[in-house]
Amino acid sequence: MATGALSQQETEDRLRELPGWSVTDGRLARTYRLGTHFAAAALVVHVARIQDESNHHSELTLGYNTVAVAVRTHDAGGALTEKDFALARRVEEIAPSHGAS
Ligand SMILES: C[C@H](O)[C@H](O)[C@H]1CNC2=NC(N)=NC(=O)C2=N1
Repeated sequence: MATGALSQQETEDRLRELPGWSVTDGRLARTYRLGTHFAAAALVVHVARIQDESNHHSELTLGYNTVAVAVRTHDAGGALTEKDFALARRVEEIAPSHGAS
């Protein structure tokens, strides 16, 4: 997958397909809310596995019934790349199975 920095327009186009996600402090980010703290912890583990599989790792913060995901590409000087959006789409696919919203 290409790891070049996305332009502002490319970033906006991709964000439109990912409701709930935003660019915050230069990172592609979303916070999920879950029914229980344990469910939130399970989502963290699932996302961690996806990240290892794809060798792309976000900041992953377990809060009180929340999970915050924030990612950028260090290998591209901290820019947003296709890898960040691919990870976000994968997380979106599995989050509902944990009751995340
Ligand atoms: C060598 C290895 O591919 C790199 O260190 C990977 C690992 N995980 C990564 N994760 C993220 N978010 N950005 C990167 O640039 C990155 N690089």
